[in-house]
Amino acid sequence: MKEKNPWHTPVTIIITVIGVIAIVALVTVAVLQNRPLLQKYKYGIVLDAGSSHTALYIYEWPAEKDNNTGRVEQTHSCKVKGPGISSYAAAPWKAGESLRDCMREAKLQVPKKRHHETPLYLGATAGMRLLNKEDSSASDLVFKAVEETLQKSPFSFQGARILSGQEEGAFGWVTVNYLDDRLKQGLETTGALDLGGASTQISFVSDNYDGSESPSNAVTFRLYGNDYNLYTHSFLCYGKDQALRMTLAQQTQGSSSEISDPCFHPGYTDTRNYSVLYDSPCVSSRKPQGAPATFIHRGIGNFQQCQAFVKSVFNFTHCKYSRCSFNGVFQPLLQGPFGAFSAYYFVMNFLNLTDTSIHSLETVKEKLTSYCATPWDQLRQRYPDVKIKYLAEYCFSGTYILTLLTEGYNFTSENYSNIKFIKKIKGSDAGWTLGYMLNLTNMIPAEAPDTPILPHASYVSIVSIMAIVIFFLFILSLRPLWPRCSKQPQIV
Ligand SMILES: Nc1ccn([C@@H]2O[C@H](COP(=O)(O)OP(=O)(O)O)[C@@H](O)[C@H]2O)c(=O)n1
Ligand SMILES: [Ca+2]
Repeated sequence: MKEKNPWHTPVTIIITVIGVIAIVALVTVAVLQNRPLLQKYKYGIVLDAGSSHTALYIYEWPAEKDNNTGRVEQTHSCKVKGPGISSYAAAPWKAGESLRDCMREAKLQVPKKRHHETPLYLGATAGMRLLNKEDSSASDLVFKAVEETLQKSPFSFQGARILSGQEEGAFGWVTVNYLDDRLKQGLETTGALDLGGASTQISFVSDNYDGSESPSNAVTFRLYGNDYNLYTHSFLCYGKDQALRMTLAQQTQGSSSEISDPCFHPGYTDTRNYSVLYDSPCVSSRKPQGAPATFIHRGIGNFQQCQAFVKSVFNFTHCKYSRCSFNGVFQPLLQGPFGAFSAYYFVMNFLNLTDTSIHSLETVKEKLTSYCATPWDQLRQRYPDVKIKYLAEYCFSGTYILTLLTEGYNFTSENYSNIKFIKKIKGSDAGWTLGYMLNLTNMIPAEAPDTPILPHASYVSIVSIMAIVIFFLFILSLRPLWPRCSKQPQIV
């Protein structure tokens, strides 16, 4: 007679099958219940109405996880054709009109069923700050025109306004640190350097700054359970386009009909209009009396002389604080790494100087010396596709950036390599827009979100192992019911 296998009794077979099915079902449920639902996204749109141009950015994030950091990404951007909205002061309706193409693009980019719940913001920066200063009713009319266009869109328009310099600086800092995942992890933060056409911002956290000295430069944040005392300052008129005006104003004080400008290339000449040059609050008070209508702007390409003119637009004479950058503005000791974006990037990228680990401050000076001295016709041939206005100004812009960083903000040969010239971080543009939207949509919580004690994978493993152990203990507990197997020798 064959020995009977105790596992082959109907009771144990049924129990085993039920047990196996139960374990498989348990593990499947554990794995599936945490799988993200069919990804649904939410969207937000921000228009950056800068002094030189307007850009539209579309952001996207998973609908279920609004509060998780590092999840909001830029999915699309659109550059508005034409100049910045502040240039439409004489024909405000054109400012509204100019946004139409990008708004049409946005309608195609955001799924239709999300249109009505997608917030839409417009933030204007230094160009509108200057227009508002110069002619506030013209600035109001420009806003009215853009608001009319944006209200007609299917999105949830949340308003158009001028950002303060502080907001512009602080939100640029939030963007950089959010995209780098530094806020949620409580890591050392990166400072933000933003160079626009009409203003420039510097923002960083310094151990030596708690906001008590010069409180107007302080912005405090509580983000993910960490407190930050941010130092920030925006210098109106120190964007690169207004700084160029100020440097040219410096050279045209004699109201001459011709200037030889070391910041432009040898062989470059252009006729400029005095009234156009001085048509900005950054220089208007200095317009020389009895100047002719135009002057000839001739380049002589000399970096050192150019830097001397650039330096003269900074004022270093008075400082009522423990330390200052320039124009009597307080600035604590520089600290940590910095990300420099917008025009910092465009200019340094053109000059092939973005990698500060290879290009020291000394190399930058050498490069600018030879670049500024390059004859204009040679450059035109070398860069036939670069817009003439941009090409003509890179010598000035490079010299201005170097001077602003070293003389203005006190970067030295030692800490210059702490600066990284960046355009994008993980696919999203560096700039104030993302930080602005995160703030207005309350997407960065003040306190750290509760995280599960165990990661999901460990949770599934432990539940599975426990289930198997319990199942076998159960089978063992049924031992008394097992049929006895005969140990006696079989007698035939
Ligand atoms: N491809 C580009 C785009 C912009 N830019 C410059 O970047 C600056 C952008 O300033 P902006 O329009 O944001 O002006 P703000 O309102 O920020 O002062 C302007 O000086 C542009 O000329 C550039 O150099 N290259
Ligand atoms: Ca800007």
